[in-house]
Amino acid sequence: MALEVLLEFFRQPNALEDRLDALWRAHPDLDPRDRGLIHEIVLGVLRQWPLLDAMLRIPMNKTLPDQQLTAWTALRIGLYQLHWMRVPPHAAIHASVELVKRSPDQPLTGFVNAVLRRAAELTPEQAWESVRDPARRLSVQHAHPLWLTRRWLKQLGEERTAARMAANNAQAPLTLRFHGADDDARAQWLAELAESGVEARPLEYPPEAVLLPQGGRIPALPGYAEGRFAVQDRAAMAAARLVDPQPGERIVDACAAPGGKTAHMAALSGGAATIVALDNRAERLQRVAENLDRLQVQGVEVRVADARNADELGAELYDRALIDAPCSGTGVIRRHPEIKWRRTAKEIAQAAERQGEILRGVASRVKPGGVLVYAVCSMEPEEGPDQIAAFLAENPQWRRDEVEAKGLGLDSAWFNELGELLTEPSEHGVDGFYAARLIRVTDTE
Ligand SMILES: C[S@@+](CC[C@H](N)C(=O)[O-])C[C@H]1O[C@@H](n2cnc3c(N)ncnc32)[C@H](O)[C@@H]1O
Repeated sequence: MALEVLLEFFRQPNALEDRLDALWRAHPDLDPRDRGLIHEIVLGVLRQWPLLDAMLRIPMNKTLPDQQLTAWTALRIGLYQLHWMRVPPHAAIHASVELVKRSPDQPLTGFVNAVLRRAAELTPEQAWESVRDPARRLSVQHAHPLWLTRRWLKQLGEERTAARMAANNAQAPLTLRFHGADDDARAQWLAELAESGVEARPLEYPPEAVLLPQGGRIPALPGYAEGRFAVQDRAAMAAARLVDPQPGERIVDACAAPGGKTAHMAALSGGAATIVALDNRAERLQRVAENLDRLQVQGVEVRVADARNADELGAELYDRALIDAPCSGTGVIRRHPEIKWRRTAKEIAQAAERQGEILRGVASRVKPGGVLVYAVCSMEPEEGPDQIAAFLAENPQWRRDEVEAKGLGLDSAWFNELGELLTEPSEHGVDGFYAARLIRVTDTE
């Protein structure tokens, strides 16, 4: 199954999560351990892809054409298992050889066997240590595309680029957001987790965050069906906390699907704010409805709207707005390694343009004195700090709001001197995220 998913990806890079979800649905009886194994192989191969290829080329005595995709993919799976999963060599090599034997690349069975045997003796360093050019070396060592490596090198220098890339290739922590405002209910849920043998560590920032050090199958955890928690990274939790929804207010979540932050805002307001959740893709709004349903969030108005178009946002002005804008996603590569292979430099510019349009559209529907939070799970300046700087330069009726991080339940280390949230997986251990909290000045200011 891992081979099939990877073959599809190498033929036509796709959104992996949707593909894996479809696989789990098609095989509901799959043993959770097998599922974990498939997941790890697929994500791991995509994390290390060109490094795997560079290592595999060392012992090859003839070139293996790209078209022999099954042989290549079986080799990548084998080498990943050998070096990153510590699968015993005979088992890893045997599994890959069997895959090739039963495929159109069957004549290459002996070749795959011989290459893997020799690659088992190599270290990853041998694939990149003699590469002189820093961008090329880092790009092989940490398996990132050359254009992205060059972009980050220019912005960050060698050390920080290497740290970012290494963090992108590390396993991301699994954090849950307790869905509720009641400390007693949270303590009771933590006790239930402990009773069922699940180690769960409550975190300080934000207080609803809980770390599951061992990972685990989410729907099997106590409280899942009752909607007592959702899976969410802590940096993503910061967005709703920055909005700081208050009871009685009207709040728009302009890019809402699949509804993670809508539900969080509902919880933070104690269910007493009126939330309007919009997305321009009807099929994704179905996911919002499902998530809100499981988390037992009621009273949210969910509808299709293009947030670039102020008319579609409704006639009334809102007290607060959240824009969790569509973006390149470079801040979540550690969770979605395929992002680094799917994006192009051009897409970053296109995303920034669309974000600017959404920002202008939504800003026009916020009351004087109202708050707007703009967030992206990207670490690209054009999508974050530059976007907001340009918006503020053009819109004097808006300014950055002062953020008192601790008062909002957030870690002050996540914020820069302008009060913007700018997280880096390598430094903060959370996803790469940008968020700014803006306020629309009142007419008398
Ligand atoms: C980063 S995701 C939002 C994630 C969501 N806030 C959550 O926490 O679960 C961005 C969303 O923006 C939506 N989107 C893209 N362009 C849009 C537009 N012009 N108007 C409204 N929504 C848009 C996408 O369909 C996508 O669902």
